[in-house]
Amino acid sequence: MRIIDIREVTKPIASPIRNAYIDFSKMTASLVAVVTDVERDGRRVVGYGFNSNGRYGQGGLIRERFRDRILDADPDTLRNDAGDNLDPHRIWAAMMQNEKPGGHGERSVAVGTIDMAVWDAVAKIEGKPLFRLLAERKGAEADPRVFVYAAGGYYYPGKDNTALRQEMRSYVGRGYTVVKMKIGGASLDEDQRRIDAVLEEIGDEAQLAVDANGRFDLETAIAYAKMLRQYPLFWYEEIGDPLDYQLQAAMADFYPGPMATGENLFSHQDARNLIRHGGMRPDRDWLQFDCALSYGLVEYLRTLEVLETLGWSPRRCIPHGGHQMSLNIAAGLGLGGNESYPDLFQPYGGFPDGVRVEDGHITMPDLPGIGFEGKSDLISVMRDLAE
Ligand SMILES: O=C([O-])CC(=O)C(=O)O
Ligand SMILES: [Mg+2]
Repeated sequence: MRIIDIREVTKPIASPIRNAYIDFSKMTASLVAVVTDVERDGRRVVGYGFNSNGRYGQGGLIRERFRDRILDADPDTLRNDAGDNLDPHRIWAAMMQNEKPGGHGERSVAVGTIDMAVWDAVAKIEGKPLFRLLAERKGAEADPRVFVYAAGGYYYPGKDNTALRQEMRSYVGRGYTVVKMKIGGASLDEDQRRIDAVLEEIGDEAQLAVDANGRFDLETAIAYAKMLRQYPLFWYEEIGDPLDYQLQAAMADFYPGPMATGENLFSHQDARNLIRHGGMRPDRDWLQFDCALSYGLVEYLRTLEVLETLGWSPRRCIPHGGHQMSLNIAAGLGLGGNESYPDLFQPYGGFPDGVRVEDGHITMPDLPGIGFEGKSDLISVMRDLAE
């Protein structure tokens, strides 16, 4: 049993949307296939992965460093002790040989993308859904019912508050109970009008979260906090620069409601610094580390360990990224839920065909691996790469 090839293709996921920091007109993602020599049900086992939106495709790094470190390793060193499956932790170690500590963002997306494909292959080789495999390895019970919220509410040319309301209405109509919109890409007054419009639209059918995408300096962050705290928001997200823990910590004096951050932290060390220095409150705040951007699930398991040591429950984690990998982690390891972009970044995001959102939750189908085979538009792009 061995990995015989790793393939990567960089795909556009461009759209005309804009958050407070970037537009997505040139956004790309890497799609990766980890090809094994194993067969299951008459078919070669290929694991697939991709990086989530926000960081760009990683083809250069994957081809120049990480692919060859796996393919050049002695296959014996990449298997588990029983020799009957690949070992994601050993493969991760092979990828990371000769890498210095720190500077995680330089490579964490490339590694995370390959790691996703490795876990997909491992669960397929065991013939199980990844979430069941994760729960089993932890000695816990999987919970296939996962909370999901609808992320959108972007700025884009010609979009007025009527269009924003319609967008949010359509998420509520599709079963979501929490919707998210962008702030910080307009003046405070205009953002407040946008928020008022959305709250009027959704009433008590859903709650609203707002996301500043790291845009605010301390003064602006506080001005927004004073405006936002009069509303019953689900959370106030990524207020200042992701590495400005002092700003984050200062916000607790101005914003008593839940805050969320972490999508732009890329290692367990960065997560630990956020908890040590960012003043995050384990009784109400949310952590959004996204394994696809932060060295994959092997590293996310370390992050969860750090959180536990520091008194944080995995329930406080609702990852960024809207992909099925985090749905599996949520269902298998008891996270608080997962992001979802109902109308964006297709075919990569979303759920297997036929999965519906009901009362803000989905139920994971029992598909081997991450479950990409259950999403027809996605698996056809994946198979073009490797099968
Ligand atoms: O707009 C983005 O970069 C995505 C984002 O922050 C989110 O989904 O929370
Ligand atoms: Mg965000």
